[in-house]
Amino acid sequence: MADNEVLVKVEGLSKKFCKDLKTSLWYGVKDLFSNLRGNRKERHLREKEFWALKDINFELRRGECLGLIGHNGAGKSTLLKILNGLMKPDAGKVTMKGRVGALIELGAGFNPILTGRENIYNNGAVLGFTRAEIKEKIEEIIDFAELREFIDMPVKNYSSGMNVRLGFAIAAQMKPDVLIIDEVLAVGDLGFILKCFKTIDNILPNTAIIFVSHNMPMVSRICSEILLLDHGRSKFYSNDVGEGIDKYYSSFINNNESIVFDDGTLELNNVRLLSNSIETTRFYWNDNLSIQFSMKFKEEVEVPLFRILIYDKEQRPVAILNPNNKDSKLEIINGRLDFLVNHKNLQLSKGFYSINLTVFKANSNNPHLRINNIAVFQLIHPEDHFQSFLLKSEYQQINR
Ligand SMILES: Nc1ncnc2c1ncn2[C@@H]1O[C@H](COP(=O)(O)OP(=O)(O)OP(=O)(O)O)[C@@H](O)[C@H]1O
Repeated sequence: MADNEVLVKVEGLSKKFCKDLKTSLWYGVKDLFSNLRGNRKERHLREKEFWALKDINFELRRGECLGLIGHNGAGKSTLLKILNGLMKPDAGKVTMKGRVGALIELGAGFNPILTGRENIYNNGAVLGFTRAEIKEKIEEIIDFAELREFIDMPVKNYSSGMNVRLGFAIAAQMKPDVLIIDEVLAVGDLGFILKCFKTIDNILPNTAIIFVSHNMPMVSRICSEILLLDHGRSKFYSNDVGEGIDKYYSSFINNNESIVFDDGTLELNNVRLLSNSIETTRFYWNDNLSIQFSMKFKEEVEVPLFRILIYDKEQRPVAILNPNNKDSKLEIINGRLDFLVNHKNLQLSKGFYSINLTVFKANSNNPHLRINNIAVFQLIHPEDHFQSFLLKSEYQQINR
């Protein structure tokens, strides 16, 4: 078979659901009769119906891995169910070639009262393997899943991680042509996830993989293509995985500041982000960042201490700016304090960031005010890095 052969082709795929069970049942009966009369399935929406998927198109070749991402309810699982033949679309076509292995939802496809070993035979048969072929691979599968001790125990007594280990071991060791992986890997422990990455790297050259996840570092690690779903529609489809991930993150950007603690001493009136004195929320790598604060004090106090933290899009704290001290020479004048915090050569890596502020009482660990999300900014750089910083460096030859 040719290396770049298309194994999955999805054309104009649409699926509608009804928001209300009673109406859904009524439409079901009506559809049954109109189908019997030979009428085509209705392509428009009736009252209370919505498109869970609308006009989805993509192709996947051997050796490619498509990351399917989107918000909760975007339509990812519905698409996987259609690809896996568990659900019929209302319009469009799916063409798949070769053996299809799927790891969808916890323990999907396992019979809970059968043992792990018996389930391996069952699943292998579903994938189209003979008993003899499965027998040849079963030891490898058990070893890969690291479940030898428990392989003759009914699957219903397995933990969720054990279920996934077994499912992944079967799907991977049977070397399917198309492998569909849902969010399930998330329940495996770190050791197992690392093993899965290695296996995916090994089988990918001969497989087309569809990988659904909310874990963007994992998507960026594994995928070569990306499809971003938004309310059932394809919002971005490309082999520029980084761009797709950026679009996904930007749909969650929360510009609303939230006050976590306030003792009423001061009021934050304004926060502006500046790059070389120009107000912006888009910074290029290595730009200078300034944050301008304006605040009003309702009580007479000493200049407080400011702690400014930068968080990444997954809400991990990635950096802290130096707090102010006596040398900062800040002064409250007529109950107002206006100042700039300057940071030269911002070397965070590409992505979206937010800023949290805590104002502490002078010479104390007690806060006056704590506000999350006082500002949000984007850092622009042509390259994607999942490390927090891209530090400027130079290489220099040493001649001996
Ligand atoms: N059988 C069903 N009947 C009616 N609505 C359904 C059905 N299955 C899914 N839906 C709806 O279709 C939409 C898409 O659901 P889907 O499970 O595909 O989302 P998802 O992208 O997988 O979300 P998540 O990230 O939460 O797993 C949701 O609004 C969901 O409520």
